[in-house]
Amino acid sequence: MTRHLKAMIGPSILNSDLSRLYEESQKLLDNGADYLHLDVMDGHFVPNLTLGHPVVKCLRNKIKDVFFETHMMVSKPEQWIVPMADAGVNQYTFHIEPVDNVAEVCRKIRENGMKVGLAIKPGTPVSEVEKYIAISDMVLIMTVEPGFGGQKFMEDQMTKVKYLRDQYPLLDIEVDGGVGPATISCCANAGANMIVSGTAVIGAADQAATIRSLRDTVQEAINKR
Ligand SMILES: O=C(CO)[C@H](O)[C@H](O)COP(=O)(O)O
Ligand SMILES: [Co+2]
Repeated sequence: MTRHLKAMIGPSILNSDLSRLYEESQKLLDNGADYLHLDVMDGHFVPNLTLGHPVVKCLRNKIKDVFFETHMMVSKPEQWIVPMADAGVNQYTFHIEPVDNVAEVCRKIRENGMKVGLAIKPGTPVSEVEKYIAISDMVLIMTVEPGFGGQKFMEDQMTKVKYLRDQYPLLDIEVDGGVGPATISCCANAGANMIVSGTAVIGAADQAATIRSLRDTVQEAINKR
């Protein structure tokens, strides 16, 4: 079977009205989101707090058949694998920076039935994550310092995306942070195929048109490659 890369848009609900998490999430899905990117912060790995597995579980009870990715900005990713699997998470994406035994965390994530995503901060060299690509499903190249939505896109991170795309034509590569209509071409041309967009999608006058246009830009770049 030939595998093809697919353009996918996974909005981040971080900057939405979190008192209406379900309604905001459902609206994004009705407007064409391919998956949901749920930002989990522990106030330690990053200087912010968001939501944890009890909230993810409540959302899963209302939204059944949608791919949930949790972006684990936490100091001890191994601690939350079982609770997040139990909450119905499909992909557990964690930062490798604070982890001593990345392979062991990957193994445990799979053992609990989830896909493995590996994330790196802007200051982390791509070589640090490249070592583990064979035991992962996706690499997330952060395009802001993790911790807050609504920050400025860091274009210099595209060298990492380009490098990975050249080396691994079929790898799922995600970008996250400051991505929207103004920066999507940059991400698409560099080779990202999984796009997280928070503020730009949440605040769009026409959410459906924005999501469609982001996906079309990425898919066109994939088709040209
Ligand atoms: O992981 C994140 C921040 O650490 C968020 O996913 C990201 O910032 C998305 O929001 P925006 O598109 O507004 O930058
Ligand atoms: Co994120």
